Formats: sequence, structure tokens, C-alpha cells
Amino acid sequence: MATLMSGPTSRRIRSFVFMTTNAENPASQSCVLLKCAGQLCTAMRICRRHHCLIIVAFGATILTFIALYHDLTSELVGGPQHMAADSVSVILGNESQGKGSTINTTSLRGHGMNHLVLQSKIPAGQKITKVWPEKCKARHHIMFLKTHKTAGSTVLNVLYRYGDHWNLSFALPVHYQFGYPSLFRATWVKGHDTGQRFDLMCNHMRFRLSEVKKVMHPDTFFFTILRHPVEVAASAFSYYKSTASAFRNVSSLDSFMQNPLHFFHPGAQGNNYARNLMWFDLGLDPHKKPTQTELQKIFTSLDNIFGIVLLADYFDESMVLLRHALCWPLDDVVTFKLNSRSNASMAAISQETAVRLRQWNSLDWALYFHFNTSFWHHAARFGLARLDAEVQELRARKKVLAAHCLQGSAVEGRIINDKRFRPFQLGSVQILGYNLKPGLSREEFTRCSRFILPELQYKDRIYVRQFPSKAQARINWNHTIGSPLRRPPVGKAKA
Ligand SMILES: Nc1ncnc2c1ncn2[C@@H]1O[C@H](COP(=O)(O)OS(=O)(=O)O)[C@@H](OP(=O)(O)O)[C@H]1O
Repeated sequence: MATLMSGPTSRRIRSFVFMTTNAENPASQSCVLLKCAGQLCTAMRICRRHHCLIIVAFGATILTFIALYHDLTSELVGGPQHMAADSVSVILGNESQGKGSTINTTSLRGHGMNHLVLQSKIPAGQKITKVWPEKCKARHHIMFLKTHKTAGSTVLNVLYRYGDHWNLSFALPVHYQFGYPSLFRATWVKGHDTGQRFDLMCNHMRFRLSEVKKVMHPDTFFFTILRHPVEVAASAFSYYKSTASAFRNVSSLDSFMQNPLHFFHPGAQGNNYARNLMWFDLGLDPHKKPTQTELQKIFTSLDNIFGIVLLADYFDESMVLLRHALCWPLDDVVTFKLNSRSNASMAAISQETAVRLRQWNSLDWALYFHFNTSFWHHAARFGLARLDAEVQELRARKKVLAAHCLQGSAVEGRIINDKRFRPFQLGSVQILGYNLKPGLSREEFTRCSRFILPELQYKDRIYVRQFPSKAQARINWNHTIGSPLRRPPVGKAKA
């Protein structure tokens, strides 16, 4: 995060000084100088907070001095140090138009190396008009509505890692899930009877706002994720083939869509997975077709509840917008794709079936259409060029992390050596997971494992942290998917 403290000072060298704060260490503030000469900008940490205030107080003269002698100054104020800010966006304006018209995002990263942490080309004829973002505070009160088959497990991993790191409290289900497919009830949250309000909530549920509010803080930020309904239907068909009664006696999605009403009986076991699944998960009535006016009312109400609705189909863009909405560092939304099907488990969808699926899931289609539009409005407000630049940066970091942590790409469960990283398998569909690179140090193994730990294992880990006295009784330590990464020392956990 950065707060602009002072503007340009000289014609030859344009400089900005701004404060940075570090989401990982809010107490550490420092002062960063962004110096642009010609088309090249460099950013560096120049001093700590109190020096920054002095610099700002004395204004342009000192600033220019620093800009010219920044190497020397850097040495004087303590030499190379770890950069506190994680990213700074520079908004560029067209000189002739005067106002900012182009947006460019650059990344300000420290590696504990020398002072040079950012280099960015500024196109000819443009000038810096603003340094972004404005001051913001990382959100720690969050409710993620995890819809089914929409990349929710990957988002969940982001939240688990974040909450784990900051020791935040999670609203966890008393049993396996929050009573799904029934509408959510606050009494299904473990510890609700203590009157505790939780920081994070993110497990599958059928959404009911009034009940969720009972266990969450009043300033909770709500978000969810949707996916193209044809993709959701295809994923749900293979995953819930034996769970949904509508799918059980049909060989393929094509055959199902030839005559869905022959197989589908509303309300029959598991059939929430077979039609308008996202609509259902949002707590809406799948048996009643709303009028246009009712539909608009529903959308307005959802718009008011959810601060952002992500799209699995634009996952990286979603992560960037999310991290800005939450005021989190970019590194916190770096992910590996979790819970994906193997190629062998995927069947091609014919054009004809895709059209039928859209009609069959018309409520999901209406939802997706509405939130796809609002997503891109959100993206446009953020700035498409800025978004694109940050998406590239996110992908680059993902690549570096993968090269560091992973042994190859995602593989079938049976090929995963360490049982703790095997994802839950349902029916005959193959769900992929990862092997970690051999030879990682203990710290690196722990760090890397957080990114690939499947949902159930991570939930158990958090459960152990949050309810140490209950954990041993609840968790089957020898279970292939249930054992946590580090078993608590014998004798510490009480039944
Ligand atoms: N990062 C990213 N980008 C795009 N798509 C992704 C991503 N992560 C997961 N996925 C896909 O999401 C599907 C699994 O969704 P969920 O994790 O929500 O499933 S579940 O309801 O929790 O079982 C599953 O889809 P299918 O492979 O089509 O089944 C995953 O491949």
C-alpha cells in the first residue's frame, strides 16, 4: 500500500515520495522515492517513516536532492533493506489532454537486495499524474460464498492460507458441511453458542444472509464466484454422476440433455447438482421462474450483498480485482489450480448440447450474464490496461513459485507420493493434485505445501489450530486424506 506524500519537483527528474505500509507487517512503514527520468522510472526505499515526514515537510528542494543522489542517500539512511510495499500502480496521463487517460501498473518488490526494485517504461508524451493505490486497510472480515464447481476450492486455498498466516478465526461447520443442501443455519457453525463472531467464512453452503450475519462481524466483506453455466454443468455431471439421481442412469451429458425431464425429478436426491446449481447455492428458489421485474430485484439485492462476484473463467483477473477489493498483497492471491478433472475425465461438449444446457440452466445463465457484465464494469473502473499488467505479474509470480515448489504439473491422485496431498475423489472422475519438489528445506516444504493442500486436509489443519482440545477426537489421524501436515505432540491435544 502506498500513500502519495509529495508531487513532482523538477523538470529533468520527476520524483514522488510516498509512504508504504506492508500488509504483512503493518507496523513497518517506510518512505519510497519514485524517480522518473525520461521514460524510465525507478523506485526505491529511501528511509523510514520519520525521515519521510521531514522530507515532505521541507518539500521540493530536499526531494530533488534525494532524486539526484539517491544512491548516496540510500546508504546514509540505512542501505538496502527489504521493501515494504508489494505493489504500486502508476497512473499515466497524456500531456496534451492533461488528465489521466492511460493506466499502467508496475510492481514494486523488494527481495532484500539492492535498492532497485521497480523499472517501468513510460510511453512518450505521457506523465505521471498519480501514484496508486490510495491508503487502504487490509480486510480481515470476509465471507466467501463457495459455489459448486466454480474454482471455489482454489479461492478457498487463498483464504485458508491468509487466515492461517494471520491467525484469523474461521466459521467452520460442526459436521462435514454447513448442512448443505439445506439453507444455511448459524447453529451449524462450530462455536456459534459462545456468541463469537468469526473473521472468515468460506465453506460450501446454501446461502442465507440473515443466518450468516449472526456469526460474522458487521463489517464483513462478502464475495462469491460464478462460472460459465455450460462449464459448471459439465463439471457437475462428471463429479456428481453417482450423487445426483438425475445423472445416475444416463451414460453421458449428451444423452441427459436429449431429454432431461425423463431423468430429472425436482427435489429428488442430489438433483440440486443437476440444474441451476449456482442459483441454488445462492439460496434462490430453483422451482419458480421469476418474472423480469423479480429477476431485476434479485440482482439488485445480490449486488448490494456481494462486494464483488468473481468469474472462474477469468480467474487471474478475478484474483487481481479481489486483492484490490481486500487491500491484500499480490503474493497472497498467487494460486495453483486445485480440484481439476483429468483430461480423461472430460468429455467434449457438442454445440447442440451446449445450447440445450444454457436453456436447461436458464436461471444460472441469467445470473452469469448479469455478473459477467458487472465484472467487466468493475474491471473497466479499475482500468483494463492496469488489470492486464497486474495479471501478467501474477502469472509470472505463479510460474516462479511453481518452478520452486512443484514437481511438474497436476497429476492424478494415485501418482501423488505424499498421501496428505491427495485430493478427495468422488466416483470415477479423476481429480488432480500435485507432488512437491524433492529436496525442499523444511521451511520451504511447509510454505509450498500450503498452496497444494486439498480442501479437506486444510480444513482439518485449521480445525486443529482453532479447536486443539477437540481435534484429536474429531480427526482420524491415519485417514489418507485427513491427516494434518504436522501432528501435534502427543499429550498436548485433549479429547
Ligand atoms: N484457477 C482456476 N481457473 C479456472 N478453473 C479452475 C481454477 N481452479 C479450479 N478450477 C476448476 O474449477 C472446478 C472445481 O471447482 P470447485 O473447486 O468449486 O469444485 S467443488 O464444488 O469444490 O467440488 C474444476 O473444473 P473441472 O476441471 O471442469 O471439473 C477446476 O478445474
